[in-house]
Amino acid sequence: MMLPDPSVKYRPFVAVDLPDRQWPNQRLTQPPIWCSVDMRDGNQALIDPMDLERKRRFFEMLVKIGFKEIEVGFPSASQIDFDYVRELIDNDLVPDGVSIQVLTQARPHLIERTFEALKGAKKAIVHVYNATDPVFRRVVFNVDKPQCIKIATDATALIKQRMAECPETDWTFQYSPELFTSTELEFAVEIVDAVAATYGPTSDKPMIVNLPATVEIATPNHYADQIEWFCRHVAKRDSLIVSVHPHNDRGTGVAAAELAVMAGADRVEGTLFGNGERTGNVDIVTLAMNLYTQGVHPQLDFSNITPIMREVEHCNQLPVHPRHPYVGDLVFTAFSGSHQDAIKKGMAERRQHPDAMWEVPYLPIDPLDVGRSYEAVIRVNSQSGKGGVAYLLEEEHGIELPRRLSIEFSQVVQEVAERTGKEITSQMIYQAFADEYLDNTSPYALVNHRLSSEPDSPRVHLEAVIEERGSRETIHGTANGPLAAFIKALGAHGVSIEIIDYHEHSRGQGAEAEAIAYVEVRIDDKAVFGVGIDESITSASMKAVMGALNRHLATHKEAAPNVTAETLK
Ligand SMILES: CC(=O)SCCNC(=O)CCNC(=O)[C@H](O)C(C)(C)COP(=O)(O)OP(=O)(O)OC[C@H]1O[C@@H](n2cnc3c(N)ncnc32)[C@H](O)[C@@H]1OP(=O)(O)O
Ligand SMILES: CC(C)C(=O)C(=O)O
Repeated sequence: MMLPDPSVKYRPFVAVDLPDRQWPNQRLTQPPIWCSVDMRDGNQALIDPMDLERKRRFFEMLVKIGFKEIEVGFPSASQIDFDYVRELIDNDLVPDGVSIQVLTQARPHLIERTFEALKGAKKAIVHVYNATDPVFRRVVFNVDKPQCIKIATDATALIKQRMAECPETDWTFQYSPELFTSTELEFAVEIVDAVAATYGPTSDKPMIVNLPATVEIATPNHYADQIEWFCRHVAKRDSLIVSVHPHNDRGTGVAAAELAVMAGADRVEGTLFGNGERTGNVDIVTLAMNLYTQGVHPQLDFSNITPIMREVEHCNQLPVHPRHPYVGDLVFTAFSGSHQDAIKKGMAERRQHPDAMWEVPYLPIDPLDVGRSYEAVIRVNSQSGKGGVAYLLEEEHGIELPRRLSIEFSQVVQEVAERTGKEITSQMIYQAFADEYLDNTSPYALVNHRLSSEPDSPRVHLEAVIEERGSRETIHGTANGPLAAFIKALGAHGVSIEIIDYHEHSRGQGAEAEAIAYVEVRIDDKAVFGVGIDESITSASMKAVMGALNRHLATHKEAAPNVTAETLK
């Protein structure tokens, strides 16, 4: 039996007739006016709305970030919102230059209560809305268009009158035709023109017209078309601040806001990390950081993003997704090998040219710009390669593996990652490294050594005491350097070792400094690596040889099993 096609119950959006649309040619070159609606639209969508303590913390944070317009609540709807607005005003907690904004329905008793809440405010935005969408007009309000306009203009007239009675406050008026996106465009313009005619904004004292995508219904280009069409047709454009208020029902709230600003909007209402009704309001952090990556300062301070994210999580009692753009716990983290390799090389180049433009592969911004550190960038699991392992050993433990050893060791880590199925921390990597290369002290161990040189000769004589299967032996060798002398001494003792490759470097500074030596040796026709760490470079190199010998005896491991000569080049 064929199931009915459920998609037939949905209507596609009708394109705006705007063949000469200009917005696609625009670029974002300055930030819009930002308004945070976290404490109203965000708050009304919370499982547990904010109490006074959480509201206080949120407001203080928004001010610190640099918001100049903050919708602090719906004071006629809830006692907490009312009390909080009073607290802000009575205790003079709103810094100069910051406007508090409050929302009210277009109903007289709610408007009166709103003005009670705002009495004595220094600077306030009164935001009134009514639903203009045809479905709401029919289903929710049962009004025709003129009646709908009357709801808006009556409310506007009352608000204007109350504002005039309190001239001590620097008032701004804001009107939202709710569900602008599904209101007929001609009607949206008609009702806004009527509201503006009632209020009487001027270019010196404009009003805000907020055009909400209360529910996102179409692709973002459609919203941009609607905004451009509206801006071209509305009567008093130069006396209006056109604001957008995108929600995220289709997951394109950020794109919708950006295109709407390109289409002429001056102001954006949204929330931090996109909390809000249903799928949320547009995320202002992403919008701001998107501007930042285009070389435009957003005029909001997200230079230390993690404490902001934690504070928002506390206030909203909702987690921020670990993959949230720019801020999630995992966004500056690469697990996969080829990404790690490219980041490591990009970071190395950056260290050489710290003032160049940001061009590190896979990282759209410098993690330092949002207070993140490089260490978090590379993490290791079974998807990782040698680059990530080598990066963590180098950055966090000062161990700079030679390339061939790094190939071998990454297989040790891969085996642990696959066995555990978990992330391997840098501490675990170091432990695996120590188990594999540093703790190999039996059956052979170096006890001590003494070097002497022949007068007028580059040759050195080495006398070393080694432990061999529990008993001590003294061995002697002479050669052009201490390591060669040690190899000679071992050979004379019946242990035949040939050095294939050798690297050394120091780790740490001053009295704490130590030397690390890496050898690749051939024993019984097998290549094997050893690593030694000691205060003296000679002892480190001899320990490295002993380590290689012990590893060989224990496992007969090759230098790089399963690795072809080609990959080792
Ligand atoms: C898209 C948005 O986010 S808009 C903001 C939404 N936020 C909230 O609603 C949060 C707080 N709201 C509330 O606490 C309450 O809804 C209140 C206090 C505002 C109103 O409460 P009540 O008077 O009990 O009404 P209720 O909650 O049932 O809302 C429906 C009523 O509001 C009317 N209404 C809804 N919006 C508007 C509006 N913008 N202008 C005029 N009337 C409106 C409806 O017609 C309906 O009236 P009716 O009861 O006469 O039919
Ligand atoms: C009140 C309005 C602006 C609103 O929150 C919406 O339409 O989403």
